[in-house]
Amino acid sequence: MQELFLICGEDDVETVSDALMELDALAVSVEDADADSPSEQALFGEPGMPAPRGGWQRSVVRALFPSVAEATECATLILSQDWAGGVHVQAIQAVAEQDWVRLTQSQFAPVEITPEFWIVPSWHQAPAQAKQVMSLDPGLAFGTGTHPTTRMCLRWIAQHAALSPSWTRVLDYGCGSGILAIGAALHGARNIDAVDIDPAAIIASKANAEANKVALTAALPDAAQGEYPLVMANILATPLRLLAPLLCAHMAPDAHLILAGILERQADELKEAYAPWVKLEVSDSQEGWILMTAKRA
Ligand SMILES: C[S@@+](CC[C@H](N)C(=O)[O-])C[C@H]1O[C@@H](n2cnc3c(N)ncnc32)[C@H](O)[C@@H]1O
Repeated sequence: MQELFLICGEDDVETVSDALMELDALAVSVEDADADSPSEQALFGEPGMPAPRGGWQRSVVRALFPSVAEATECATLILSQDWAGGVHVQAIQAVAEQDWVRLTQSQFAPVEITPEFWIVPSWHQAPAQAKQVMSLDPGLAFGTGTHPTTRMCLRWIAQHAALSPSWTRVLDYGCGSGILAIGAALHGARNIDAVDIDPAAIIASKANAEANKVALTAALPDAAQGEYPLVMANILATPLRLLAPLLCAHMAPDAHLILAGILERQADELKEAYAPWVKLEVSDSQEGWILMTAKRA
């Protein structure tokens, strides 16, 4: 395999990427050409916020081709376009042979939630001390247990399951891989609704639940109906603010609400958004992220 590296400005990124795909590139990816340099710029967005810019000030667009001849021909064609004045070729390089499966797997080790509760990829043995194990492989949907927001929710579930034996219904709002719903099920919860706006998350949650031999319903958000003794949502601060009335309406009397995806500096805005219904408190923090929880009176 050969990789063609093109450098272009923000305005050309989409056109160059589309042109590469049209010219039979096997894969195209875009990176910040100024990454790890003093000119590096953050580029991010959040649902409900203005859309982020289309690309970095300078991007490196990488495209895979089966041969040098095809990569060279593609570069020549792109550079001859009247819009391509600001595009230039940085390199054409052979891609080193690697065991890609092994490389990917090596990035995912078992994750400790509590000394007894672990998330373990299917190609690993569970650690000897693990009494409760969730088998989970990385896939299309968010939630492998490696992100602090997911870990904090799971730790809360593991620590509170013994104290709250009555999770007769659970709502996991924004379920991703289904990891929180499955975590609740492994800790005795029943009648679990795992909902997400992303159809890939619904497919992943069903498959992961089956792999762990637990029962749950995974569906679009409309499937959330009625009141639940446990409502969980690990999304991001802006959607969580907008979802406050809806999530609180699903809380049964005495229900617990657990929210994640919130940065430390966003605690007060979340407290304010939920104040008409519940008193949110910060109950855990990891790597700049916080877990906020509340109990309905
Ligand atoms: C950060 S992931 C969390 C996944 C998993 N629950 C976890 O804790 O690792 C957030 C998920 O929320 C979903 N999501 C985002 N906005 C949503 C909304 N308004 N309603 C339902 N799901 C939403 C996303 O599709 C994504 O799968």
